[in-house]
Amino acid sequence: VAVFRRRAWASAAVHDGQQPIIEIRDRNIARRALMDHADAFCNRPLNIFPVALVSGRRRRHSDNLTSVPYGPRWRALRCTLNAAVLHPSRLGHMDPLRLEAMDALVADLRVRCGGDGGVVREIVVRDILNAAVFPLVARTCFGSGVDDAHVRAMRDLLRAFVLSVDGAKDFAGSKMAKLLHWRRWRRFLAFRGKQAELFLPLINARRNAANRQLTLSGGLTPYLDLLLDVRVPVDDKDDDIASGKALRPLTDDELVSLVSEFLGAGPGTVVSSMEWTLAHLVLQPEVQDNIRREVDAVEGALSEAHVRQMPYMRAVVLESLRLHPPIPFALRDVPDQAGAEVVGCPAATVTVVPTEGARAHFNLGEIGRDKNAWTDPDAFRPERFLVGGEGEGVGLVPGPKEIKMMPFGAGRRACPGGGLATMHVKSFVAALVREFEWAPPSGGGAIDLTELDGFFKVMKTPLRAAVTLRRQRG
Ligand code: HEM
Repeated sequence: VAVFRRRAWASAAVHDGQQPIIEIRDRNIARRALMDHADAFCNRPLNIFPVALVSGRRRRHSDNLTSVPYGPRWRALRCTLNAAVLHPSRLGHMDPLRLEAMDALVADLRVRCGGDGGVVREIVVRDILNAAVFPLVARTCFGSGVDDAHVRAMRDLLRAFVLSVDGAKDFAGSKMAKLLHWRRWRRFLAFRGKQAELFLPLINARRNAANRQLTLSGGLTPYLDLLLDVRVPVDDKDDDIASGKALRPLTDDELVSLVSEFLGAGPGTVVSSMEWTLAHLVLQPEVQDNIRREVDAVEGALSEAHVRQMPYMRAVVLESLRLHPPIPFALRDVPDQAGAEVVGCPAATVTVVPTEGARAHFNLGEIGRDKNAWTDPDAFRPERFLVGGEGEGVGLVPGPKEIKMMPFGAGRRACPGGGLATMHVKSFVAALVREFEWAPPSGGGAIDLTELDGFFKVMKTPLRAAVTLRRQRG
């Protein structure tokens, strides 16, 4: 990647051999593009990596929500996802599934601690979180009947896929690079086939099941069932929907893409966010104590309704997302020179927008650490999100007036999963802090907050912690 242009006021353009990339680190430019010019910035680049790959080669019939162009098909898919689990009114319906997963995680850690006051001297936190969160998301997608062996196979496949995406970044952009690294490229493309091999039999089993209308505990319909029932416009033009004609079911390719997206987007981001949050709790025991005060006030199960009433916990998770957004960039297609100027590259400096357009990369980490928006922006201070703090009123997705952080992106293509994701993070952290004390590993070793920018922004050195089982209260 050759540096094309770099400007002090936070915008830079680089070139990957195919398209200029304009990187935006300025929150005001981000607001101008994603809010004021929302119509121009509502698509992701067509040829980007990994979208083109995730959605397969015959793109028109293998899009997922991330890659589909803005329009009626996008709307139909987004409504389907919302109807499945994401709508705020449905978050409470997830309680039985989520509580089951949290109880299993707590029970496992209790055994490892070996009784009240017992300690596990060192545990790799990411491993235990992955093992707890992935099955929860898989069941939300396929229904509670999906067996453990399939869940493990999905987890292994998606983990390998994410690793290979990270490894493939270097050659993703240009055709020449793909030729040079053709072996890795071919191995990478093979994932598509493996996903189809694993998911299609499960999809078909669900399609043919006599009792498909059976909901998950809590009354939720599995995401896959809704995908099997949805009808999308054939030509993706607005009048198709209006006239109520020319609708079709999703193709097998689309189903595989959408299911892979759900299993890929959910657990990886949620686990990354939980790990960052716990790292800060290990480093700042006083923050842990503050959460514990809120959590200990709850009698019985940590339901969504209880967790929603915890302002300090909310502040902790927002602060963690501000500092460490698990997805490093929001990507947009910049169709022409006018678009480039909106994101801060005047014609005098960027005479480069070719017919195939340019790409905008909104740097979510830098946008959340703007010193003009936050005092001491690199410090972990949840209090800033409490009443009276500088972050009071900041939500998961920014409104039209101002962007102070955007870990879930912004504008029309902002993440629809923020409510569900933060509910998972808050609930799991609440359960883990209620039952255990979290400290640096007893064998020594510092907590390293270095970030690794890959598919997800994870801790470069996975968090290791010592875990002590709290004594039973009352
Ligand atoms: C902490 C957890 C998560 C984070 C930080 C996160 C972040 C993001 C970001 C930054 C984007 C791009 C937004 C943009 O381009 O403006 C995105 C898009 C998306 N996310 Fe998430 N996400 C999370 C969890 C989830 C979950 C749990 C789901 C699904 C259940 C999900 C589904 C999606 C989808 C489908 C899109 C594409 C939306 C569209 O193009 O219309 N995400 N997410």
